[in-house]
Amino acid sequence: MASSIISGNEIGQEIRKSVAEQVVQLKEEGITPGLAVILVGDNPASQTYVRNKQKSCEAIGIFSELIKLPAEVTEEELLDQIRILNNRHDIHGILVQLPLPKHIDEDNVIATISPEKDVDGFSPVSVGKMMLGQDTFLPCTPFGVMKLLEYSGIEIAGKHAVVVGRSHIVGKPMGQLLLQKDATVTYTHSKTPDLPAITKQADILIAAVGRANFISKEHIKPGAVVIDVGINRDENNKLTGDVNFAEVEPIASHITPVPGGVGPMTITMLLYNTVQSAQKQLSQAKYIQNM
Ligand SMILES: Nc1nc(=O)c2c([nH]1)NC[C@@H]1CN(c3ccc(C(=O)N[C@@H](CCC(=O)O)C(=O)O)cc3)C=[N+]21
Repeated sequence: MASSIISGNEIGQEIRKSVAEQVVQLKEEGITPGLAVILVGDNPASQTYVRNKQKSCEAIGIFSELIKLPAEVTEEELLDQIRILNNRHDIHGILVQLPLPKHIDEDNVIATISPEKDVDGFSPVSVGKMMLGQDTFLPCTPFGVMKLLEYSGIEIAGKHAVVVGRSHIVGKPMGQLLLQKDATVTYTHSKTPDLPAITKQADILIAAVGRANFISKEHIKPGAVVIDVGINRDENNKLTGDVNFAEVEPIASHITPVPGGVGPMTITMLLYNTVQSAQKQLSQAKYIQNM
């Protein structure tokens, strides 16, 4: 069974087109969506990601501002920067690039971002609302995976989805979003005994482990949909996913590549959330005007 390759580049482009149209409309109403990205220290991988995000913003007319802070910045100084951005009317989204240096408490930082501007969907308020199925910013990577499934016409209701990995950013919210679409969800992780016995039952397998080529053909039921969230760099700085693509591709029904799969969707949904945030601000302003 030759599988169909799900292109995050193509689906991402299609979504970005409609987001770009929304940006044009907002500008006609006098609002330019704005995203602030805070980068602490000079981790080369983080710098690349941040540059990617900024280029993607520019390409569709979103204003983006990069705030670079030295690795030695104190937590209180970082929190002050976030508070300033919380109060700025030209900034609709705030993203603090993770990971942060060890002396800074990530939980404190994330909780300081105003939920109205939390376009990463990482704050406790956003996570709580997501769990309850309420209107909120959804975390970009799992949100992007849901869009990949939707645009590829993959049915979710009644399917067995197995999530490998339980991070706050990917695994946990991924399972929740699939559950909301009526999948039967199983979470697995590093302490799960006999992982292949469980992943072999998956109609939809989400690999979010963080180990290159960890998922091989003995983990896969023939005909499964395989979504690779992994972004691992080998010694030559080459990007590889969590799935052994060459082995798994022939037996899966659909599979995402790395690069060109989930990664571009993460950025797409960040743009989407930022524009949503600007739209919400505009409709609130109109509401107040009409009071
Ligand atoms: N607050 C915060 N929010 C994030 O969303 C966040 C973060 N911190 N820290 C780091 C991770 C990682 N991440 C990626 C986004 C896009 C690609 C991406 O576009 N990847 C391309 C390839 C890029 C390349 O070649 O390097 C692809 O897979 O095709 C990858 C990784 C967002 N993250």
